[in-house]
Amino acid sequence: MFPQERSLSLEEEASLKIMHPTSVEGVDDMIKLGDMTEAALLRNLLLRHKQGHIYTFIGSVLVAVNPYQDFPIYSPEQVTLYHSRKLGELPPHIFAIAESCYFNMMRNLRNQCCIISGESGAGKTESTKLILQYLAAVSGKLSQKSIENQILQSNPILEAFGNAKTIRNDNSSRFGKYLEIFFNKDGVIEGARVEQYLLEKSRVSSLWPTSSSWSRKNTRKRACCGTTLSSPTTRKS
Ligand SMILES: Nc1ncnc2c1ncn2[C@@H]1O[C@H](COP(=O)(O)OP(=O)(O)OP(=O)(O)O)[C@@H](O)[C@H]1O
Repeated sequence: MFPQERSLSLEEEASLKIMHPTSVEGVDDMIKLGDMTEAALLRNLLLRHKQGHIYTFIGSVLVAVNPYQDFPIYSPEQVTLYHSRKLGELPPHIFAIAESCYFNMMRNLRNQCCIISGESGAGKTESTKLILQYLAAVSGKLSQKSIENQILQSNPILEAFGNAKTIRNDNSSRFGKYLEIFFNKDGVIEGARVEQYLLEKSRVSSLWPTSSSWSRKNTRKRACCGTTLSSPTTRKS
């Protein structure tokens, strides 16, 4: 017997249940799981992560596990693959969510909202950029202008002003962002608006021991860009 092993009492043994086959093999949509427990959900994500699958559906919700390494799954070919495909037709992917928003907007001519949540370092900012990348690529095929590129290129500038290194994330957003993208009836991006809120103001005046202020990177970027953009401001609630 290994040191960490121990035998179960008869009572404990009686409380054990046989794992459902879906939990053993893993599923790409957790609605299909036979055991709907927290342990089963986490095991499924772990199993898929070990197989190199970072995305898993729960119906129309996508769970992303941050791989902390570059996966070759965001190429223009992947954009083409997911374009005009229904949610669930192809393996779980952030592009499937972006396509679903785009498709529903075009079909119903109604605004769509995509909520990205998670703890610090979970990959929210990267996921936002990937959705933008997808929408820009799809819209760019129909567009004569280069607004899509301008929107994508505004990201590093905003990050320079509002991101900083923390113990959890080397490029942590220290302010919230509400991003609106405006399309015309042909599905072409016409503009975008970023609303920022809750800037971590304490970081402007003091340097935290285990993290960085954004000023140095900021100054360099400001000098390069020659812009008159100002730091995000906080709002009084
Ligand atoms: N899909 C991904 N593929 C590869 N690496 C990723 C992916 N998503 C996130 N990462 C890595 O994780 C890091 C942290 O991600 P990100 O900044 O998006 O987290 P966050 O949830 O926005 O954090 P915070 O709330 O602190 O701003 C990124 O800098 C990147 O290195």
